[in-house]
Amino acid sequence: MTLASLRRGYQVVRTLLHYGLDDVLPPSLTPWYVRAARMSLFWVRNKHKDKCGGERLKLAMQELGPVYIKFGQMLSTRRDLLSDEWAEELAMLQDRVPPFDAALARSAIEAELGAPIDSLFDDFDDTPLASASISQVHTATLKSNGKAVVLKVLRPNVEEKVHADLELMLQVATWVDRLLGSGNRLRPVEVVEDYQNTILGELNLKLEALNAIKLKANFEGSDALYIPYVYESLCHPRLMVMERIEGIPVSDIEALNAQGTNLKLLAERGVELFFTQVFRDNFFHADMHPGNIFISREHPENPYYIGLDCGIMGSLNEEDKRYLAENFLAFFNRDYHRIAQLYVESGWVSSNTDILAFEQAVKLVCEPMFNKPLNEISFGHVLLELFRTARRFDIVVQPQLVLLEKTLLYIEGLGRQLYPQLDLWQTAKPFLERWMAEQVGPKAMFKKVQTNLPFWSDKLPEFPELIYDNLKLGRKLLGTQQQMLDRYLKYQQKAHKSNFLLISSAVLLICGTILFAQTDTLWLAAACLGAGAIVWLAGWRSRPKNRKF
Ligand SMILES: Nc1ncnc2c1ncn2[C@@H]1O[C@H](COP(=O)(O)OP(=O)(O)OP(=O)(O)O)[C@@H](O)[C@H]1O
Repeated sequence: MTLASLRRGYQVVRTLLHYGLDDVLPPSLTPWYVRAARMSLFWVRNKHKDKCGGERLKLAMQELGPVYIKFGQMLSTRRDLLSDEWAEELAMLQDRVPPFDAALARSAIEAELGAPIDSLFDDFDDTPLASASISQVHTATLKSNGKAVVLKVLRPNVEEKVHADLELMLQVATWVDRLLGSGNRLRPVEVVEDYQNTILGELNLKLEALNAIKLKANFEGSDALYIPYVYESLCHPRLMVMERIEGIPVSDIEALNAQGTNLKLLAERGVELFFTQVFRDNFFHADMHPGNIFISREHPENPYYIGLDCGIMGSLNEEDKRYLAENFLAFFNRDYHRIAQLYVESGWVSSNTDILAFEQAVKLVCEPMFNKPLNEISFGHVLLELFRTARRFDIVVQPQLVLLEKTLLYIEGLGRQLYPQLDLWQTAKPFLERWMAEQVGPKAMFKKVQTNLPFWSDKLPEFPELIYDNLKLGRKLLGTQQQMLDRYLKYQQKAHKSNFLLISSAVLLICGTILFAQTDTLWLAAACLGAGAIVWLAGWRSRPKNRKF
């Protein structure tokens, strides 16, 4: 551990103590030596006794900066680990921070472009349009085409700060992992590593630009989502230049109502967008908080979304996707047994789980949902409640699904805000059923054959040779197997013989010892002991030596 991480570690602990977060630790984690170290190294008192634990953690993370803010946001989706109160507080973490000096922004932009701003842009505005913990956004006009653009530039030295914090987090996670032992299923190192991949992606604006280009291509011609045009040649790791969009922030319901936006259609399109990105494209925007989503001002009766900030994108493997879709469908059909089965099949809970007990627990979570009015049912919470239930049954934490949960919660919150009567089930179910049919039906089989056709036509001429080689190999293998079997049988015979001799020698030696105690049978005792020794020697020498077959 470097001196810088030690110093940062000290600062982090000080901030946590300042918010009295040591009070919430169970006494088993604060033995006398920890309390003594706290008293002698950190002279801080909890100055926020009036606030609840979740709020104190939120404030501490806000003070600690971008890495902790985003980590807190991610943790807020882990209701399988945190209580509702803590998760809700963490979900409120905001990373709006005071802007940094425009002169610094200008020099950072020019360093990336390798040219003065004025040579490429007109009307560069020194007052930022927005300023977040990782970057700052300025407006300008592109000289070459006269179009309005925004320049998103990273904060000075943000990479060093993020890397130092991540190093420390990983170190702590490794300690926690060791402390919890090999059997723990929380996998803190994996959680931090997963988070690390996410936040490091945000630090590279070139990557964000490429993500935006890919997402835009996936939704070309769509009437549901618009992604601003990215000027790829002007994008660099610390700078991104893109079309400036004019839209209404999705959280501004008043403005949306004022222009007569069709909110029902908009909410339904939100759900459709989520499922299309996850299931059709396997490339989903995983940072869909309201600050990143705007609504078109054009044709409000047929509104579309405008998506910004493609720094965090998610994808699931084929198995997870299939499992997830089946899980949702089983839930729609109230097939709790299937849900329980799916958890075991996908390896989320151990195969030793009592399926019937788990099914009952799942039923307890899901059934009350169906008795509620639709606008009170939360899709995301059902999933989270299922995770929490599964935790009692030894759940394995699935980092790849954390992003998805977070996205689902955002989408749902959004849909509910736009159109509270939104019938999530009716909107999502046909989509999922269609997707499942495409995955398992004859159409899916035909598609798979079609996809693999070039591969097979390429390999076909090699078939006769391959068959001949395999037959030869098979014959050789058969011979080898026969030899192995023979060797194994010989080994067993030897082992039996040796065991028989050793046991017999033991019997003879015991008898000899007993006879030795009676003076009139001394010659018999000597004979038994002698025979025992000879038989033992024979047994020992005849034992099989080579265990390799
Ligand atoms: N193309 C654009 N057109 C107009 N405004 C934009 C554009 N891109 C970004 N903004 C404005 O800048 C704000 C911050 O942008 P963005 O979300 O990309 O930054 P960020 O640093 O990644 O923030 P966060 O991580 O908190 O989402 C947006 O909420 C929006 O108001």
